Amino acid sequence: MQNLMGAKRARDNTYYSSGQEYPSFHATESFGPSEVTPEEIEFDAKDVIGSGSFGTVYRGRCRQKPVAIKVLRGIIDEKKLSEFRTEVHNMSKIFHPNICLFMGAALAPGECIIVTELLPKGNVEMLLHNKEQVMSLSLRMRMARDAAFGMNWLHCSNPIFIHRDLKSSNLLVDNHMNVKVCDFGLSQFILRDQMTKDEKRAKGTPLWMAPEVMNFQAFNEKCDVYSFGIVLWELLTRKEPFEGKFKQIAKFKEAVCLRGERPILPTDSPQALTDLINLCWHQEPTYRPTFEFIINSLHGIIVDCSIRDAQGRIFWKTHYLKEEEVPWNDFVEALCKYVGMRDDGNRETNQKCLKAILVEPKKETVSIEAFGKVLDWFAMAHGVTSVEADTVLDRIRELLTRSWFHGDITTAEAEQKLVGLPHGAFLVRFSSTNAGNYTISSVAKNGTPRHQRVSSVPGQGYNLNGLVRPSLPQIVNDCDGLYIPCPGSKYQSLFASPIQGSGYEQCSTMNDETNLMDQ
Ligand SMILES: Nc1ncnc2c1ncn2[C@@H]1O[C@H](COP(=O)(O)OP(=O)(O)OP(=O)(O)O)[C@@H](O)[C@H]1O
Repeated sequence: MQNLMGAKRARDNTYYSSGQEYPSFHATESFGPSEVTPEEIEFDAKDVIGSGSFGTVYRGRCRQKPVAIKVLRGIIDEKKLSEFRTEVHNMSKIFHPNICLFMGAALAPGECIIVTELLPKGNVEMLLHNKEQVMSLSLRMRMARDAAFGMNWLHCSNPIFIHRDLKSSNLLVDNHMNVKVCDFGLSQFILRDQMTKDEKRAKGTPLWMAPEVMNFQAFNEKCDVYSFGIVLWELLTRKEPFEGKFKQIAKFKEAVCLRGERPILPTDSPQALTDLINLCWHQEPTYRPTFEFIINSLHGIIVDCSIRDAQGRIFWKTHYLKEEEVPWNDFVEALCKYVGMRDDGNRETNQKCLKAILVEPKKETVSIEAFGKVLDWFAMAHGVTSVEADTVLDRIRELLTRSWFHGDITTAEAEQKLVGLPHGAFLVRFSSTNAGNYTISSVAKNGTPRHQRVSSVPGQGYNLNGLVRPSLPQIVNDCDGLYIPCPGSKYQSLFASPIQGSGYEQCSTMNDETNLMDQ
């Protein structure tokens, strides 16, 4: 077995491009990731995850642990072996939760193998281009920030670690949608405040490559910031950079390097995000921000993408700028203080109701996305950009008292609840697909379930097929065919005694054709 950290061990300072010496804090040579033996690596040739220029990646096991196994096969010439060594050496230096964990490597006759942690959701590019994958902009920006955390770690190391092939396919995703940077085959170290140059060929992937790299000019870590700008654009648009516009590399180079052409930014994108992208892919590398700056910008952008209500944004930024999930107790205390909640006897019930729609069952935390959605549902229609307790919280309690209101149930769950109920039975729920909207699910005359969208009209109230009313109960009251509240709303248990006027008698007057036993 050869020594995978190179003929000279990782401590050997000749690896650094400058040749300058750095002290090692390793007390012995035995620290660091393992060299594993090929016998310890198990995988089935059918279990391919994907292939890249390096070789094939398999799902397998190493020392019993499920892992990703990257295998370089075929003719392993000096160049390939040197790239493999670079990747192993570089990966063995970096440890961060947003960097794919290097676990070990092996060299067998005709095979170079790298073992890393397995990221089950694949890469960001695949997810972005899979239209069935639901990914809110808020989530995509959190993914961007994860990548930026990983990149910041690389750029803060001493010497600086430049990735050189940052792109959406080199960002891997775990089961919790956390993102980790991978693929260090082209990476290199440079000294702080120094520049480097490619001698023979520009390394990286052209669509993500900084102009100065494409032009064989001197460059530094800001080339990764350019690539990150393109990744941010991909995360914003879910499209391929330049969308196949360029077929020839010469024309592409001319457009990007000479004319400063960049992927087109959608006009309706959040301003702070387009500003950040424009800074990242700036032609002049010194104008590009550091990853620390990028992370700080993304904190604010994530809040802007998650909460549309202006006051809600201010509240979250003031209290939780860097967090997406906060303890309920902390949140409710901060909210009460922020809005100066009056105690008119409903305070406790209001808080219980807010918790019921904001906090997932069995959890005691509030997520930024849930808070943004609740404000969409309860503030938008009223044209108030406000989290004022007196209005929004009272409105939440008022709606939850209605026995026909079932909240966040799915279409399938709504249909299940309506099975066997007569014509006119109905429930109202949040629309899962359209922010701020509701859906009325009811049993039609022919006994089949019917779903109608109620949209929020800022400043006016709610709109059901042209019927505009200031509140949802008024829509329910004035809409034909909604007579029998569907039982089983989970919110009813919040109220100690049956709510007066919460049921039947609040619904629209039945017309002559209505037959309650219409079964
Ligand atoms: N640790 C891992 N867990 C899960 N999937 C992985 C892991 N490492 C790589 N992959 C997936 O395996 C495939 C091949 O990865 P690889 O890094 O070899 O190539 P690439 O990045 O797609 O291409 P290239 O190296 O040519 O730029 C990609 O789809 C990648 O998402």
